[in-house]
Amino acid sequence: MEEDTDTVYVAVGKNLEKTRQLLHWATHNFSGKNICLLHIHQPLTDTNLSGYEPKDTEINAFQECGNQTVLELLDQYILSLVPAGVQANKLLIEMDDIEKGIAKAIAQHNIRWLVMGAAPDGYKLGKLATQESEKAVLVRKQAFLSCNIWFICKGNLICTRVYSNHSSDIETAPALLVFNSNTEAKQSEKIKSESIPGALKYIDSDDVEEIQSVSSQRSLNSKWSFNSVMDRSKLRDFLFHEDGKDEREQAIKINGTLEKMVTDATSLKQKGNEEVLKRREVENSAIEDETLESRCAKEISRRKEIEEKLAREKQEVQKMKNQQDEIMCELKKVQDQNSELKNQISESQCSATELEDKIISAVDLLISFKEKRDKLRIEYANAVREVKILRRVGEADTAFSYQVEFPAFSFMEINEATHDFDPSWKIGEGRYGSVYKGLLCNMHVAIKMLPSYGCQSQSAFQYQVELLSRVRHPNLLTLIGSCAESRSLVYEYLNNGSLKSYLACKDKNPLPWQIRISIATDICSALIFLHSSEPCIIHGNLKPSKVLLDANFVAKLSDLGIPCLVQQNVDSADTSTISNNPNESLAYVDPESLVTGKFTPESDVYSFGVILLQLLTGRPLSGLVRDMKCALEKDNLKAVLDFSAGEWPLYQTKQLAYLALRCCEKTWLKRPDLASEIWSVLEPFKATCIDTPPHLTTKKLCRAPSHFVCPIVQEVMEDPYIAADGFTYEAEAIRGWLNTGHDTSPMTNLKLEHTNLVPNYALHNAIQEWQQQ
Ligand SMILES: Nc1ncnc2c1ncn2[C@@H]1O[C@H](COP(=O)(O)OP(=O)(O)OP(=O)(O)O)[C@@H](O)[C@H]1O
Repeated sequence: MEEDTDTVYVAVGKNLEKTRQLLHWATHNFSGKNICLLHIHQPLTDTNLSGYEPKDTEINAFQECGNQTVLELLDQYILSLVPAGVQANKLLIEMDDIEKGIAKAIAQHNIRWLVMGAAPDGYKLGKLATQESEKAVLVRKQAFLSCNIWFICKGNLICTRVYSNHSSDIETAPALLVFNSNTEAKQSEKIKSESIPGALKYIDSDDVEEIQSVSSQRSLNSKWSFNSVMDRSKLRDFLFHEDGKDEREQAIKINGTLEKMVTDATSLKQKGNEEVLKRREVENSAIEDETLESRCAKEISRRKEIEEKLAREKQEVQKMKNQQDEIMCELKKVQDQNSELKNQISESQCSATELEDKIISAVDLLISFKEKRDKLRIEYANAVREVKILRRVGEADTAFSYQVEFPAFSFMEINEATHDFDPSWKIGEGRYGSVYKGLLCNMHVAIKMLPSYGCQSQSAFQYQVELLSRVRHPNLLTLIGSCAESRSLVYEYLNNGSLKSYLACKDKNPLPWQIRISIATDICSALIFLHSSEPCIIHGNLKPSKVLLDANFVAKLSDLGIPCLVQQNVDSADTSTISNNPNESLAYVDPESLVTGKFTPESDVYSFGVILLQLLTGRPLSGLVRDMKCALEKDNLKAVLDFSAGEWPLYQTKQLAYLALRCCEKTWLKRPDLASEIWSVLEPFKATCIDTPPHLTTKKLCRAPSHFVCPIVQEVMEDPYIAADGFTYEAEAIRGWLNTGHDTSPMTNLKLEHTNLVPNYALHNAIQEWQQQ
């Protein structure tokens, strides 16, 4: 094998600090050389363990662990050199004996340079020869030829030894250990030892412990012992084969010394054993520590991994939380929108309901406008007729000789219409005569037969009647003809009779408050018209029996001007006797008029007040004013109101009640004005009736639309037909009208272009639908 002159071998142990110092010295002094760490590993054997006999498996495990630990340690040493820019190799020799191991390494690897700790290696290496075979010695000797060894202690060179061929005698000349605490002397001896290979080895007191430890370990390993160094038999030979006495004494002395040394060696051996045990414990604990460290490191890395994983999980959770928050926000927004939409829907529903109500009221308004339109048409027709009459009157030479178109019926016609004044056709009787229902020109009429007494001529009567017939108002009973011969007056027939009959049987057939207000408004309207006429017309006999109701419960005042026709022939005494119920009639008469005998517009206001109180309370006349006063004073209007009429709107009703009381004031000056005070309350009150239509229990009380009513017979049509004038009539009525020779319109009195009739199916269906409601 060639000499490796480029590699410096450093013999390292397990002591970190000392190894560090060795390596530092080696790298510092052999820069540029390759470094190789040499470690002699002592495997565990049964001879290492005094007294303890471990199992093979335990030994194997321990050895494995030890090998691994040593390799790791060497790696650590190599790593510690890396910062200094030194790359090192390792050489591990397994040997029970360190010296043998080193020798083996030097021999096998032809080591040229070796740095090692300051131990008496010269001795160790010399001792080696006694243990080896002849052949091995030769090899070793060859190997030692060029090996230079540097002994280092605490980073300082203690000595160097160079082994050459001639130094083979070192095997037989054991080296001596010299302990010297004097550093200077040590240094000087160092220099000496460098020049004399295999001579002295100086170790300072700090190394004593290590040396002891090493020596005791050697003792334990049974590879080195004092007994083997100094053979007792040889000594004895030496002592007793000498002939001199002095020598014997000296020998005895030496023997004593040796005995003492043996004792010391024994105790040293024991100490060494203990030390070895301690060391093993330390090594074991170190191994455990290292195992623990590696576990710890693994644990730490695992922990780190888990922490990283946890951090990732946390991030995920946070992300999910954020997403959840976003979703919750979205959800809240959607919920808000939902509630907003719900509010909008409910608002829309409310406004839809309002609109529906408005449509209904608009329809009602339309119907009322149509009614008004129809009335105006009738008024227009009447006006046209009156104009014609007036023209003819103007053309006449004398007041009584002119021919007018005002229908004048013969007695025969009246007789025929009343079926010879059949009592079953009689509908009432008052102080001015009997009233019959009749059928004239296919039209239902009411014929009032005035008393025949008096000296008024027929023409004067006719003239008077014609004057009366000119007074026309929707709320005045229309005078449609007369019979001077029989002194009878022909009126339109109103099939709902008088207000009196409704008040009399209010429990049976109560009028709703809406119709009562409408009736009061109609009366007020008629009175305003009469009082504002020129000259002023006073009814003078206003009471419920004079308030007649048509098919639509439109109130019309009857008997206007009758007293004028009969007044001059009937005194007051007679009048009272003729009257059906004088006390009752007197209740409506203005007290002032009773005293003075004169009637004024305020007299009508008084009568109207009493009727109003009756409409509100439905009570009998006696104590009526007193009861209402009392109720209003106690602010307890409900106590006197007639609730068979329904739920009165209290505020407006109270207003009306106060007005009614004022109308009934005994002094006419205290009574309210019809136009400015009463009408202003009644008209808006009537308007509210449209908004709250009455809940009618019978069809009879239900006001039919005016266009459902035939203008001739004043009844809801069953078979409506359109005539040439554009108006619709009940088929039977219009045919009767035309069959009796009329070629004019019953409504306009104008000549009809033709007499053809066309069925009005649309109206027929509408009437049927209304009737089925
Ligand atoms: N045009 C008419 N249509 C329907 N019924 C009528 C008509 N005219 C009168 N009547 C009925 O005839 C009844 C008699 O009326 P009339 O005016 O002759 O007497 P009165 O008013 O009862 O009493 P008085 O005239 O003595 O005060 C009325 O109550 C009413 O029911």
